[in-house]
Amino acid sequence: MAPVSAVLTDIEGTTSSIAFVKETLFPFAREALEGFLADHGQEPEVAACLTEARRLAKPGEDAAAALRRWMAEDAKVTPLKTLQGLIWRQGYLDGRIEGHLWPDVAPCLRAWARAGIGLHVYSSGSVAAQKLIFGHSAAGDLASLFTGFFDTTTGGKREAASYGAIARNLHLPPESILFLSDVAEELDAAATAGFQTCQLVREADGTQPCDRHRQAVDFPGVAGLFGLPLPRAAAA
Ligand SMILES: CSCCC(=O)C(=O)COP(=O)(O)O
Ligand SMILES: [Mg+2]
Repeated sequence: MAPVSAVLTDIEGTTSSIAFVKETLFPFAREALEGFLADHGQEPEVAACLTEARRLAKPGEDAAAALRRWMAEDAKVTPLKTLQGLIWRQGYLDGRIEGHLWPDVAPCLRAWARAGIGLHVYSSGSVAAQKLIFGHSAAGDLASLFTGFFDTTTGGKREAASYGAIARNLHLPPESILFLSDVAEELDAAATAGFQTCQLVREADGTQPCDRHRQAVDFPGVAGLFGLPLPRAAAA
């Protein structure tokens, strides 16, 4: 097993609970959508999302209807993910939303960063949304621990080509990167691209364990399996 020089992590189900995403973030965006489009629909970034939503919509479906349908389907469609990030921004800034992280995550991320392990995110949530959840997390502002942020504009998380593109972007051999996720199909795609993989099996999220990949119940468990440093208190 090659030494791990970088960690690429998923968010929902890995660093953060599925319940937070499905019961806080998604409803927040769903309830604010119409008002947000009415207030900001003319702004270039929002208008570009609406144009792309119209292009991807079903025949006869307008952009708002397509966005509502994708929300109901939890479809990882780029214009929806971009708009959700823009809507959540106000909630994070005025304190209505605080990014959930499992308590084991921040101490390990800090220990790994201190040891020179590169930290990167790959989530279906937009890059802006990734920076918000880590920048306004329950454990403080962790966004600066990460250098790489990748979303659906790099490709789908179940496609091996996406992980190849990420390794090239990071200028790292795939086998030196450890990908963390709760979803077996994402881990399969990363392994096909040559990444090391570990499934986070979070009891509270009801993760379905997959024996094609090594498994850990939390980030210290990941550290133990892959020779990464533990936070000082846990290491003592
Ligand atoms: C950036 S937090 C919101 C996550 C999100 O929108 C989502 O669709 C979950 O995607 P993930 O790839 O983190 O499982
Ligand atoms: Mg996930």
